[in-house]
Amino acid sequence: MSTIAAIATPPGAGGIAIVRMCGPQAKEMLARMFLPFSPHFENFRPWMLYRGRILDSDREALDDALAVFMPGPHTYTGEDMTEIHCHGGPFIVRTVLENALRLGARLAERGEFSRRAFLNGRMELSQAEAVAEMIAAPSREALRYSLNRLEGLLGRRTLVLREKLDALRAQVCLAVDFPEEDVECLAPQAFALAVDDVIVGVRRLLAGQKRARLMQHGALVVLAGAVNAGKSSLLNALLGRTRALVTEFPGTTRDFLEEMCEIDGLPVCLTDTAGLRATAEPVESLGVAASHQKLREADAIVLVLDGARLHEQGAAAPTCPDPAAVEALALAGETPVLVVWNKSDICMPKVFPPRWSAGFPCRAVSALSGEHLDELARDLRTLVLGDGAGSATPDGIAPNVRQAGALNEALVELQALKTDILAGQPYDCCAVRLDTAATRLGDVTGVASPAEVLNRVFSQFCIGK
Ligand SMILES: Nc1nc2c(c(=O)[nH]1)N(C=O)[C@@H](CNc1ccc(C(=O)N[C@@H](CCC(=O)O)C(=O)O)cc1)CN2
Ligand SMILES: Nc1nc2c(ncn2[C@@H]2O[C@H](COP(=O)(O)OP(=O)(O)OP(=O)(O)O)[C@@H](O)[C@H]2O)c(=O)[nH]1
Ligand SMILES: [Mg+2]
Repeated sequence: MSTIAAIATPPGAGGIAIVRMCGPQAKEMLARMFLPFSPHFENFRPWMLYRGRILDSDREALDDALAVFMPGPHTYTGEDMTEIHCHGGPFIVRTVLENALRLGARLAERGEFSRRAFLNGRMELSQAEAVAEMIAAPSREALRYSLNRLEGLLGRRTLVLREKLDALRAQVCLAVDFPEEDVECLAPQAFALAVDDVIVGVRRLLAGQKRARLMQHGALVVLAGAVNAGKSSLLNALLGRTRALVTEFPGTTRDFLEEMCEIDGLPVCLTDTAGLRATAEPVESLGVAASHQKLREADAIVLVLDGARLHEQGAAAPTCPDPAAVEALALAGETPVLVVWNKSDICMPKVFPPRWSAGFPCRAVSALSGEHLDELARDLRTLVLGDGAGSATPDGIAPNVRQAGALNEALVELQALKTDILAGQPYDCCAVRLDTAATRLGDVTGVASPAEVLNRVFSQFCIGK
């Protein structure tokens, strides 16, 4: 087993940086480049932080630093680990790492520390993934889901479901081997009920998936509508700073523009788009095509209406008088839409919400004066999260995209299994589906995941993690 080394802290200058080593030579390597200050120092006591000099290859002092030795198997990776906490200058850190490499360490690959932790049985796959998710978490709620995964809550829940399938499998084996005692072993009705119980369990785990995804990766919210409606003004107002150009000339925004922000506690990728109108101008056409694409990708659409232009006929008309709005609604499909009547500071419609907007939530705001923007933010949160907008998943347990994929595959298999049982299919056929479902559940924790799955998971990590 090789000894690996990496810088665990981000690149660039910082107060302190950490170089970590892991493997059988980790302690030896540290000892060769660390000169303790204390005259009483004999050897590294586990988990004790020592101060000393870091020496470079010709034993010249390089830094005044702290170092620690953590003996396996009770460490993050399960192997011997050491760390040097040095001053966070890029030159110092790089030289410390180079010294470790010169002493025989190999530069760690992305996620290799966590991969070792997984391979050494210190954590299962959903826990290892949680490490990277903790680091990426953009909101308090996302962090809660990740920490619960890191602590193995999701893994344990799926394990319980897998064990139920294993128990069923044992009973099916009995039924196959001793067919004359079939009824006593496992009546089809009881079998189907037991499968149903697991189906319910899998569904419960999947319930929080959408919300967890939105909290972890942010919702794509697209501002769309006619030219000059005030989309860019609204983007600036919601961001609280001037990010997009605003002019009185229609067609100011040509390309879409994305900014991450938090709207009422929800991480959002807010997207300003080129105004929708028929145009022969080639550059503007490309911009409008990009707006169409964004409308198709959106998690939620804010349809911005130009109050100043629409107020004459706009609100009382039976059908939408704004062709850009009609176009946006056609592209929206199933995506939730919030209709925003902008420029309420100068033009409030007599009828509000407009007659034709039935079915869509509506809000009149002014991007210019800021009136009703707080309400707009709350509307948006509700729009994106749907019914459960107020509360997180009750137990804080939710799968990530990969885990949800595996759970969904298990679900499909279990539903087919239930149909087969009730249709009187022989038990040896059922056993195959049971196995497949159990394997898919096992993918959540990676019990038997092939190397390519592990490669995909760990390649998304940072170096040094
Ligand atoms: N400096 C530093 N900070 C860090 C880490 C690290 O490796 N180094 N971590 C990691 O990347 C995280 C902490 N994660 C850890 C996970 C498991 C164990 C561990 O297995 N500890 C042993 C022994 C504990 C003891 O003796 O008190 C155990 O729990 O069995 C330690 C840290 C976050 N902060
Ligand atoms: N009175 C008033 N004027 C506004 C408001 N919002 C935007 N405007 C004005 O409307 C004009 C167009 O605003 P923009 O934000 O550039 O509109 P847009 O929808 O991004 O336009 P395009 O990029 O051309 O599609 C500018 O002159 C803004 O100052 C508002 O709430 N009240
Ligand atoms: Mg604009």
